[in-house]
Amino acid sequence: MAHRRWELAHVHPRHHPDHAHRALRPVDAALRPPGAHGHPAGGDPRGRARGQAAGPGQGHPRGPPRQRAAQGRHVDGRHRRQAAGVRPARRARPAHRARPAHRRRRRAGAQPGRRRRRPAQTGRSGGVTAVEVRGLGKTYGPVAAVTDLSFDVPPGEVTAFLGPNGAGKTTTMRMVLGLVAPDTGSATIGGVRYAALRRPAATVGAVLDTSGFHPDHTAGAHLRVYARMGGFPRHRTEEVMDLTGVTPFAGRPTRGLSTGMRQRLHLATALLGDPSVLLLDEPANGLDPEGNAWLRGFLRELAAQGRAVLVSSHVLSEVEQLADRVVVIREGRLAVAGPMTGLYAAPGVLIRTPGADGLSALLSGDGVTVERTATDTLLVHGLPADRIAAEASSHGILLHEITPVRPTLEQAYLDLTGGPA
Ligand SMILES: Nc1ncnc2c1ncn2[C@@H]1O[C@H](COP(=O)(O)OP(=O)(O)OP(=O)(O)O)[C@@H](O)[C@H]1O
Repeated sequence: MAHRRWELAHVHPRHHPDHAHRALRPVDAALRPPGAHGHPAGGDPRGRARGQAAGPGQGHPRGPPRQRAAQGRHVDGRHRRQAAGVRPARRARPAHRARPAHRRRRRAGAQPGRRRRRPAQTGRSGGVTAVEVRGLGKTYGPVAAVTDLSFDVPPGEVTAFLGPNGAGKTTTMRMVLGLVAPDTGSATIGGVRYAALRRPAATVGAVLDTSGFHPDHTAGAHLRVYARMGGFPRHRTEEVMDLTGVTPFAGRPTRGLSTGMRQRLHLATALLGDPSVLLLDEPANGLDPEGNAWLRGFLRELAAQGRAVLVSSHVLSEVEQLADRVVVIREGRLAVAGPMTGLYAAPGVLIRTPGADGLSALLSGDGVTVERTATDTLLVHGLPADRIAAEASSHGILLHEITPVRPTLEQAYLDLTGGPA
């Protein structure tokens, strides 16, 4: 059995059985270049910490992969040759190992310049669904974290991912990113599993936590390292810093950054590869009201550019202003998924009148429902306020109040989940 070296990797305490902050993972996995085996941070998916962003990853890199490999840390000659950019020469096939006839035929019939078609990988072209979750399930011992979960995150829209604490939102996102292996079902991005994406860092950007920075790196250095690891041009670092408001604190070590600054830096890191899909776990955490307003506008703009944006949040008032669609889960199961407007009960009209009996009899029927909420108060569905006012006036019924009412997202959410977000 090959001898493996191990190093400490950061793991979110909640996700580690003994609540330690660090766990072992093999060094050879940690040294893989970004994008290798579909994982931008270059790590084994099961070894990646919760919170390490996909896209250009959020580990603790110790230099560009080629340089690290060239330092001779990989033991066999093949790795050293690859590190130096040298491809091994092809040896002639010995006669006794001649290529089988069917493979010779396939080669001879191959048309030069034609490649096998790969499925679409992003949602930005042709309006294909960006993220599809189908029958996803994950159990941790006795805990069913996610059960038979299916939903879509379409391109060009912001989809809010809601659910009470422990409902399974982060586990779902981690399964989409290939960080956790599902027990059942699948999650695909443009029809392809994350691990099979050709350019994962340029396809999906994710922020799952606000930890995971090297404490001695400045914000700018952090981004430059990840840009280099992802193979992105250096100017991209400046661009994402400007886009996300990191520029003013680019020179500060990450250990001194506030939660809001960390959020911005994570977002900047996730955007390095200009991804078509963004998965953001509570990105508004720690942002001040001004930062929140900025984030809403920014995410809406990213969606308007054709990206698929999935955002989990507990702040329903913000979600209400941000999202086009909503996915609500409860105890790992889907409660509802669809356009935001579909979540609300139909708007109604609240009426206060001393003639409640007469008005109720007058309006009821023909698709109009009238609910008596107090002696002098009615809630009417199915008729606009001006029509109600006209009917009351023509029958001499006095109105003390007439107010259109729209149920809040919070009420709809509480009805669905039986508790606060
Ligand atoms: N690595 C793990 N080992 C054991 N249990 C886990 C692990 N990860 C998640 N769980 C459990 O799975 C369930 C779902 O957790 P998850 O973090 O996905 O919920 P969440 O909706 O993101 O919650 P929150 O809103 O509090 O962040 C919880 O009961 C949690 O304790």
